[in-house]
Amino acid sequence: MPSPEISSPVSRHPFALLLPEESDRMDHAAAAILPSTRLMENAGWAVARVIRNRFSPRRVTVACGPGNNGGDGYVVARNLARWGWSVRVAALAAPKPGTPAAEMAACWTGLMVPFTAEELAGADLVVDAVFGSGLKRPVADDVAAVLAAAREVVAIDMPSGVAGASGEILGKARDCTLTVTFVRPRPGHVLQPGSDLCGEVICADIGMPDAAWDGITPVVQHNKPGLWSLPVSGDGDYKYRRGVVSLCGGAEMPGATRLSARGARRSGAGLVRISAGEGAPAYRLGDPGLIVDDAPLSELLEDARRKVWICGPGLTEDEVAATLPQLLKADRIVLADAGALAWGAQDLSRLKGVAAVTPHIGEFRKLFGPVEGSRLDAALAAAKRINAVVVMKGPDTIIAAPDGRLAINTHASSALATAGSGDTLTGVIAALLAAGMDVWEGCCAGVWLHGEAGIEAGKAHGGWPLAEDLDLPLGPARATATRLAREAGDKKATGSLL
Ligand SMILES: NC(=O)C1=CN([C@@H]2O[C@H](COP(=O)(O)OP(=O)(O)OC[C@H]3O[C@@H](n4cnc5c(N)ncnc54)[C@H](O)[C@@H]3O)[C@@H](O)[C@H]2O)[C@@H](O)CC1
Ligand SMILES: [K+]
Repeated sequence: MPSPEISSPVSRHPFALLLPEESDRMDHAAAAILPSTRLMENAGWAVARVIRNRFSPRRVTVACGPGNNGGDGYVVARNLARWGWSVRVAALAAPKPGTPAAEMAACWTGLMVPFTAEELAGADLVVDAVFGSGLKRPVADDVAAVLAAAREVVAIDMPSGVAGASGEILGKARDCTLTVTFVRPRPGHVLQPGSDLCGEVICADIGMPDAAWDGITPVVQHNKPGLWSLPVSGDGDYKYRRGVVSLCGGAEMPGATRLSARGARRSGAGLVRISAGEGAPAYRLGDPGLIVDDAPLSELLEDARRKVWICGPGLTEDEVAATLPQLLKADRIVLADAGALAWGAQDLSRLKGVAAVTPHIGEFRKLFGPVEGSRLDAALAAAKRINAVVVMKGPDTIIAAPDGRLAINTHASSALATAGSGDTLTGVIAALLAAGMDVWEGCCAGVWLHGEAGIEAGKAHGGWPLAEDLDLPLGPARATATRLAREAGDKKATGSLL
């Protein structure tokens, strides 16, 4: 067999996380352009090459399933054997005659061993080519037990048992040292719990023809600078152009509101004002650059420049009830969080008209009910239900828009798992919306900036920053995002993969 030629196609949809059905459609489109085994040869060769680069020669058993994932496995086995490695194949089932996988199986002339726990346990390294994106139902216990016996595993495309579309575990799946996927990663590589089992994820270029992208508009994106661009600041800036963020401040819990205000101020808002009513004296003791209003909200809403409002952090449900309806009636861009979510959970129609909600998973369940199955699907259904962007916060944050756009953010740190961190995020997003960003893009950008600030604050504070420490790194985070977005644009223009 000749070594495959890996071309470098013009990079389309560089941030896409391909759903299995999108990847299937691309495969079908490619089959009309290339010989049917070409991509399988390229995929198997790419995996073998990664293994050769990462491991010294050792005893390898390739566990092959009946589909194309198994077909890739036979190619891996052939290439490793060609390079002098000791390789065996353990087939769960033979591929269907006449398929490309059957053709690849026929090219394997090396040792076949039974698909048993003993055989896999006897290898130094197991290549999991049992199920990939074609996983349709839970992996049977006996199959999972065989894979569980392996000492170390490299997965082709997905660890068997991890759903590519959602990261859910179907049946059982085991942890891998690395996972080599193709063309673009899948949501399952970045969404927990599946992402925890993938190990390092390497996405190989297998020479997918550019034309195979025609008609594919990937639904899910990996949240990175370049997916969105931050508003550009310049010499002609003044505070109202940079944007005004207003917050409803409660009388009992000023801390949360102040953290949101800081997040907004450090993220470029030109002016940040708190509508504090009777609570005004407490806020006036805080940051001098924060404007504190004690006039009635109805009066403050006469100022049309105050378009973007945060309602919820630091508010009791009664305080939300006294403010949120007024903001919505005045047609403001409202970010609802914390207390506003608790109030909205009693009657979802109370949130009708908000631009975005930012619940963590517990708040999400209270608002929209239990999450069964894919969290991506749940977030999207919720966004459509309330016609607002939903930011489902967590270690892997999902940002869903009612028009169907979905992004997954993994740029975060466990340093963000501290009280008050979410209040800062709301402020960051509000500043970006006040500067004129689209709501979904502003939420994506805000989540990334907040993640970057958390990573940097973690480094600066020995891994244990406070929510109060997140605001200072927000300025540098913005500069980093701007640089990375520019670099992403350059790479796209030159056609290289990101
Ligand atoms: N564009 C790409 O990404 C490419 C993908 N290729 C490979 O093609 C794979 C997808 O191939 P297929 O669609 O054939 O899917 P798979 O090979 O993942 O599995 C499909 C087979 O497994 C069976 N099956 C599914 N779940 C099962 C379960 N729980 N228990 C028992 N049997 C089960 C199905 O009935 C079917 O026979 C990818 O994962 C990748 O490895 C490459 O060959 C070429 C390019
Ligand atoms: K696999």
